[in-house]
Parts: sequence; structure tokens; C-alpha cells
Amino acid sequence: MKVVTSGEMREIDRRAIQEFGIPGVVLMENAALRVFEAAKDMLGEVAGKRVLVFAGKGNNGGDGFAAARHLANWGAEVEVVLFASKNSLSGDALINFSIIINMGLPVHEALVSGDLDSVRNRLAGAHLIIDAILGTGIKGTVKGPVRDAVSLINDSGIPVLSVDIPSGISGDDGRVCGAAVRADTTVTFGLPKRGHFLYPGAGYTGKLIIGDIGIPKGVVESYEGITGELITRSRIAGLITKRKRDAHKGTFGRVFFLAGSAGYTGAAFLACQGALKSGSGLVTLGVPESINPVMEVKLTEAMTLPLPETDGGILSRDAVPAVLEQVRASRALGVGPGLSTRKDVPEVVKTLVREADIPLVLDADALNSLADDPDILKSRKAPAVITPHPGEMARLLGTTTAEVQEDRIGAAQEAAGKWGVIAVLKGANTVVGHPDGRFFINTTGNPGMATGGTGDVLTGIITSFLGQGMSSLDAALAGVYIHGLAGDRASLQKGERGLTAGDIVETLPLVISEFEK
Ligand SMILES: NC(=O)C1=CN([C@@H]2O[C@H](COP(=O)(O)OP(=O)(O)OC[C@H]3O[C@@H](n4cnc5c(N)ncnc54)[C@H](O)[C@@H]3O)[C@@H](O)[C@H]2O)[C@@H](O)CC1
Ligand SMILES: [K+]
Repeated sequence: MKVVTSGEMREIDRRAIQEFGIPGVVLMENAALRVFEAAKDMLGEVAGKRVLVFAGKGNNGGDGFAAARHLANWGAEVEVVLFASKNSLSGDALINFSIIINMGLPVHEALVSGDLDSVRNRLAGAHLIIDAILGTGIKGTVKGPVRDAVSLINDSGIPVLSVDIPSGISGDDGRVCGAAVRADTTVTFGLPKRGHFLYPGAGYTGKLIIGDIGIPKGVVESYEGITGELITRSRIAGLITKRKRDAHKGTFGRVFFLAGSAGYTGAAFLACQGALKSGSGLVTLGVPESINPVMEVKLTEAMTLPLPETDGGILSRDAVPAVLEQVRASRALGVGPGLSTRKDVPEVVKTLVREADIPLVLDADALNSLADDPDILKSRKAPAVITPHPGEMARLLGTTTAEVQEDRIGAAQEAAGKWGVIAVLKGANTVVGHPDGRFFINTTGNPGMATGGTGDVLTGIITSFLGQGMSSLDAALAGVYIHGLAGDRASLQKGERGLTAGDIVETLPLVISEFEK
């Protein structure tokens, strides 16, 4: 499913209305019905419930007026607070406003902050607030009575249903434009907007419902240039196929990890386990030789390849020939977890980036090893996936973590485009960038996964999928989706606070098997 900016959604609406001939008021009616259905779910019984609709003068407000009509028809006591003068309404919003006036619904105009005093009293005992003040047409910042209303709504303790997007959130980048409504549920129309998934907006959206408003089939398909997509379950289901009965372990691609150093054996372990539990038939771990005995004990199914080291359990440049030989026998390579960036390691990593001509995942210390010369990624002949967290991405792009977080989509697109790689920018709602400018947003996962080792597991999963023959884009998309889903499942059993990377590893097989057809 596509994810759009406010401008792209406006263009979709325009084409639906002007080029396909569906009247705007029909779209508005459908939008209002989706809002009404969500309101009904939140209220349970509608009859006798008190609902306050906070409406602006644009089409977002128009959706609110029409939803008010449906709620009143079902017996709710509905009042409307209008943040504009009645005379300023026009178009479809005016049509729906006139209907509720004809129905005799009470409307309170809030033109100055003082007008909210009476509204404050009306809130007592209300069962639901519908937030239809500002939608995708927001400009500038929220000020005056709207700003006061936002505080009133957020402090009221009454359940809030936002229409299209919480008022005050930018659909383009999830920014809070001065102040924003905190919704329990948001019903959006046609397609979700970027601001629903980008923080802080994602945190204001609550539960997101994507409502069908009858935009004619073909409007979205024929609209080239929408670069955003949501990673959906159905897309991932199409990538994971059932094993043939005559499969043998070689069928599923030997993968090779270069990971671990003294003190960081856990990272190497988790990457290998992530791959084994994601279906890799044969996993080999290359490690500095002094930690090999530890890895042999920790790992049962994976094989180890002890490699020359400099003192202190750090990989030496003398390891390169053995590593390249193992690369030739493997279908995919994962480099970085726990590797350290000391001594010869950056040189070894750079050599591999240039010379390992199999699909490659670069994580953690491998990325830090490239930070002084990331352009070396351009020289690769086989596909590469990079999996930086925001700090690692900032080092690669030569910027700050704050700047990366302010524009996560832009950062993923920039890295992917610049270096010709699949760029997986980790963090809440991971963004995957493709060199052609497309980006993909993941919504599985939970805050419990912000714990040591989960990134190593992700490297293991993506490397495993590459080894099983997926393209680098598919492996990255399936990897982040399944990784998050396993984290969600594990947190159901263990809670979020105590969740560990090992719990995610243990949950992987069952989660993946759900997808096998
Ligand atoms: N045909 C369509 O285009 C459809 C639009 N729909 C709804 O229409 C919305 C978009 O409608 P509009 O483009 O009219 O825009 P909005 O209704 O989101 O807001 C624009 C109005 O708010 C005012 N405004 C903008 N920024 C403000 C600020 N910072 N403080 C106070 N007032 C501000 C503007 O002057 C304008 O009157 C969508 O979010 C959706 O809810 C739906 O009805 C479905 C169909
Ligand atoms: K809204």
C-alpha cells in the first residue's frame, strides 16, 4: 500500500473528482461514514451518548459535520464547535454544514479564545470528541483558539477520534505544527499519510484506520511518482514460500558471517542464530581465532572458521585470503556485529566491500569502519544492504543523529541513492530506501526491541533471506517486517520491558512458518 504526502493526496482527490468525475461531496460522505463507524466502535451503543465535534472551516471540518449527522441519526446528542465564522464556509463543507443546521444541531462558534469558556463546560460528561479541525490542508502553525482547543481536548480525558490526521500534525513529515491533538484513534481516507508513521506524528495518531472512500480504481495506479510504500503483511506473504519436500540443507543457501571480537561474542552468536532460525541451511561464522573456542561452545548448529587476529581478539588483515575463500563458497555474507573498528578491521571490511561478489549485509562496526570513505560502496558489483541505526547513518552521511531523525525518509533515500544500496534505517518505524528513490515504512515492532542485540538478529535474518535467493530489496523488507513481528509476538509472552534479543530469535521460526504457503 502506498504512503503519501498531503500534496499527493490532494492530487489523488483532484484526479478522482475532475478526471474520473466522482463528486467531492460523495467522497466526503464516504469519509464521514468511515468516521461514524469508528465512532460507533468507540462508543458501543450510540443512542444517548454525548459527542462533541470540533470542526475547522475546510473539508476536514466538512467530514466532521457529515459524521455529526450520522451520529445524530443514531440517537447521539451531538454538538459542534466551529473554529471559523459560519459565513466563511464554502463548497462541500458548506453543504454538510447547512444540513446539520437544518437538522437543528447546536453549533458554537469559537473565534476568540474566550469563546471556549462555554465549550469547557460542555465537555463535562461527554463520551467522545471528534477532532475535525485541521486535516491535510494545515498551513503554518496552530495559534489562538485552535491552540487552546488542542490543550482542552488533550487535557479532557475524553476519548478522541481524529478525522484524517490529528489536527496540528503535518501529513508530510509528522511534525507538530505548534500544537497537536493526541488521538486515541485516527481514521484516514484513501491512503495513509507519511505523518501517520513518522514521529512525533506517529505518537499522536493512536490506532490508525485506513478508510475506503471510493476513490476510483486506477487513480492511484496511474499516478506515477508516489515514492512511499507501507510494508504490508500481504507483500511479505508473497515472498516466503513453502519448502519442497525433497529440500536438503544446501537448497537454502550457505551464509557466512564475519562478526565478533573479544568481549563481543554475543553479537556474532545472535546474527548466526537469527539466520538459522530464519531458514538458512548452513551457517559459518568467521571469528578471530582466540574467541573461536567460546563460539564453538555457544553455537551448536553453526560452523566456525577461526581467523588470524592481531592481539586482543581483533581480526587481522591476514584473515582476508581465508575470508574470500569462504565467500566463494557462500551465497550471502553478513559483516559487522561485534566486529570492533580497531586496528586492521576497517581495512578488512573495505577489502570485502570491494571484492566479495556475493550479496552483502553491512551492519554496526562494518558501517563505522566505512564512515571515513562510504563512497567505496559504489564500487560493489553484487548487491549490498546497509542496516544503520540513526547514529551510524549520521556518521555515514556526515551529519548529526538529530538531522537524520528529523528526516528519516530523506536520509534513507539519500544513502540508498548515493551508494546504490538498500538502506535500512533502523528505529521506531524502520525506513528502507531503494536506490531508485522509493522508500518503504515498516510498522511491526515495539519499544521493547530497543535492547542490545536486536540489530544483530536483524542482520542474521536479512543475510539468511539473501542466502535463500531473495533480492536485496525483498530480503530487507521481509527482514524488517518479520523481525518486528517476532518482537511483537515475543513481547506478548514476555512483556516489553524484559524482552531480549534471544527471545526474538526463539520466536522467529513460528512467525516465519505462518507465512509459508
Ligand atoms: N475532496 C477532497 O479533497 C476530500 C477531502 N477530505 C478531507 O479534506 C481534508 C483536506 O481539506 P482542506 O484542503 O480543505 O484542508 P483542511 O480542512 O485540512 O484545512 C484547511 C482549512 O484550515 C485552515 N487552516 C490551515 N492551516 C491552519 C492553521 N495553522 N490554523 C488554523 N487554520 C488553518 C485553512 O484556512 C483552511 O480553511 C482532508 O484532511 C480530509 O479530511 C475528505 O472529505 C475526502 C475528500
Ligand atoms: K483532524
